[in-house]
Amino acid sequence: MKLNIALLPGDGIGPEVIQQAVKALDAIAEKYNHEFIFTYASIGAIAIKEAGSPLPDATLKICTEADAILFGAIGDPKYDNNPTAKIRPEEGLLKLRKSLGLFANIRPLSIYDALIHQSNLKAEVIKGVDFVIFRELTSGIYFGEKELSADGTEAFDVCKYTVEEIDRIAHLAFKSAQIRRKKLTLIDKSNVLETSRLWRKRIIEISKNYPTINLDFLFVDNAAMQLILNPKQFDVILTENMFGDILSDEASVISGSIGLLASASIGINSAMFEPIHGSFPQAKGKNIANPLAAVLSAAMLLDHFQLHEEAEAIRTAVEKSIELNITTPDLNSTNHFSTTNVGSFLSDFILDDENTFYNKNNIDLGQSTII
Ligand SMILES: NC(=O)C1=CN([C@@H]2O[C@H](COP(=O)(O)OP(=O)(O)OC[C@H]3O[C@@H](n4cnc5c(N)ncnc54)[C@H](O)[C@@H]3O)[C@@H](O)[C@H]2O)C=CC1
Ligand SMILES: CC(C)CC(=O)C(=O)O
Ligand SMILES: [Mg+2]
Repeated sequence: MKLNIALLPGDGIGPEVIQQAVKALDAIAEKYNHEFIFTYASIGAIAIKEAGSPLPDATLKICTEADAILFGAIGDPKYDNNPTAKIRPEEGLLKLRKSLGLFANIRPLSIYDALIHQSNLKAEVIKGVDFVIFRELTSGIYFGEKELSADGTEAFDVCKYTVEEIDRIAHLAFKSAQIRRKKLTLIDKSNVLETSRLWRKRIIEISKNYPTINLDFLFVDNAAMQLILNPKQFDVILTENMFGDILSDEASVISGSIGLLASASIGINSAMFEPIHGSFPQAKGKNIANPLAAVLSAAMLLDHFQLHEEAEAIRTAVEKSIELNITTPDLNSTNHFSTTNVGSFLSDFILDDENTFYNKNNIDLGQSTII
């Protein structure tokens, strides 16, 4: 298959993790005889610096014309520490999602057996956890009207949802539940928010089309607690934009690291694949960031084009790297491997050349090794 893939590495660790995802995709192309054509484009703080805009027109054009987009991360302390900045890297990502109509952000989470005892949570609480978060991505408070008063003493952000915006992601989430464990949990704050009451009303209505699905509801404050107390209760989680953003970072702790969580952002005509983490500026240039979220996002890209065997080859390589402790410091306190080491292991493994990696790097897996 020939695929035109727009690559948006972005800021901070974005370029480092995207480089590893590209290595994995190149290995897949070689092994399975596909042609993946990559076109780089800038977004975020780097794009502000180079082109004066966090989403230059040229980038949007490349994304519109591509079959799929692989995105790294955006954000820079220069802007994070300046609340009065007029132009911000994050606007690039938000505008891209909105322009391409990427309304559903799908964030799966499962547990690697080899990491169970490294989690901050008890093994019996997390063993077997397997759920997916459907986060609405192009509406809600991140996209509502916002303003700071002229005298700088008052500000507001409006949270607004339409029935159409709720319905389209709800159908995707119910369909996912149908092929999973048939449970869907709507997370909202309908005891307080009008938008949440609209969500609840619509979901109850839509659920009539999906009679085999066991539907339940949680208020977001309780959900934040339940994710840590009993994460096994979840199968498909459906929620609005900001709740999904916050809860998925919290949920990543269950897996062992946010550096493991991939996502797919799906629209009618476009699809973008992105790790859930940010630009982790403290790690920029240190070659320590976990590339697995970006690599697993590339696997979700392959799934999107029905290249399931290829996606599975990436996931198997990831599982093997974790099993062998060939992981970055966030997952492992003894064997510290670099971002590029992990990426090289994955591509070698995909090409059936596991031993090449050990020999090339003179690695004795029986010892603590710092590269
Ligand atoms: N999708 C995106 O591009 C996102 C961008 N951001 C932006 O990123 C910048 C930093 O934001 P933070 O709140 O610090 O969130 P962050 O996700 O960049 O980092 C939070 C913490 O998570 C861990 N972490 C993140 N990615 C990791 C990786 N690949 N490997 C190992 N550990 C990892 C680190 O401990 C880090 O301190 C900000 O400018 C923010 O606006 C934040 C979230 C998402
Ligand atoms: C710019 C932010 C909305 C990005 C973010 O935190 C996310 O999408 O998870
Ligand atoms: Mg986030």
